[in-house]
Amino acid sequence: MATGRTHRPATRSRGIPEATVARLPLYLRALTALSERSVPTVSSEELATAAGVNSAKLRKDFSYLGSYGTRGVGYDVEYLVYQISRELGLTQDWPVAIVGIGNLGAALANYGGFASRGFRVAALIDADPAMAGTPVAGIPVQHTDDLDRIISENGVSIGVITTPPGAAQQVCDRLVAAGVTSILNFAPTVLSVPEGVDVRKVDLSIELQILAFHEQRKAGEDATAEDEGAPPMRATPTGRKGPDGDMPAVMPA
Ligand SMILES: NC(=O)c1ccc[n+]([C@@H]2O[C@H](COP(=O)([O-])OP(=O)(O)OC[C@H]3O[C@@H](n4cnc5c(N)ncnc54)[C@H](O)[C@@H]3O)[C@@H](O)[C@H]2O)c1
Repeated sequence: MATGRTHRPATRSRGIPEATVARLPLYLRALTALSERSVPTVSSEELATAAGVNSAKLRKDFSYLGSYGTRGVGYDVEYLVYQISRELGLTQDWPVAIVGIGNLGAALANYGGFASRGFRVAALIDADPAMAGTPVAGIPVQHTDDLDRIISENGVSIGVITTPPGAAQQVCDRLVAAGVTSILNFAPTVLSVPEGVDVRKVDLSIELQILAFHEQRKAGEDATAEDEGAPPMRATPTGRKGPDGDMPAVMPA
């Protein structure tokens, strides 16, 4: 559910549509799994299935990268991993600061999957003076009083907000003033940011609400089918909606 602005046009300057950009991480995840199994090449159909994307869409997406594969052979897995990583800016290290080191902030700090994808947790920041100096995931928590210095010293351009909603806008403003230009917001609030700042919002409760909607609909279909004596309609694996059609877990703010 897009509830804010990302201040980015639907098509980026290099001509790759945002919808394609949103699918690149899905391809990368599937390709990384193939690479770990030392699979050298993959067909568009196999990769599309692994990524949960329609294969025609995949071929179109890869055409924006200038990658067309080889007929009868498919795509070179290692080269595609490199191409997509480069396109997403993952061939460089991105220092990330997490602000609000409670349940969620600490869980994210402890998550090993960021570093392996090029996102290094460089700083943990919290307003609670009692937390200052306490290590979380081996990184000492620093106080918000020092936010400006922490951001600039660590060259942080991506900030993660895991504070209570009431504090999120103020934290966002301070991060932006300190030089942060991309924000991942977990707090259930809509953030206002100046031009040139990207905000993505993660809200698992919205995902659950969407699932609840589908559950309710399925229950309704079952009841109707039973009334009519017909077998209930169920989504088949091939007909299942994937990232092409469903709301992503991370969405524009
Ligand atoms: N997006 C999701 O799916 C999802 C899931 C769970 C929680 N949340 C949200 O994440 C946020 C954190 O949840 P939690 O359970 O970790 O809360 P929590 O109370 O455990 O932690 C919040 C932390 O933020 C700190 N804090 C408060 N004001 C601050 C400020 N101005 N600057 C810096 N730090 C500040 C507190 O000291 C505390 O350590 C909440 O907004 C919650 O609604 C989102």
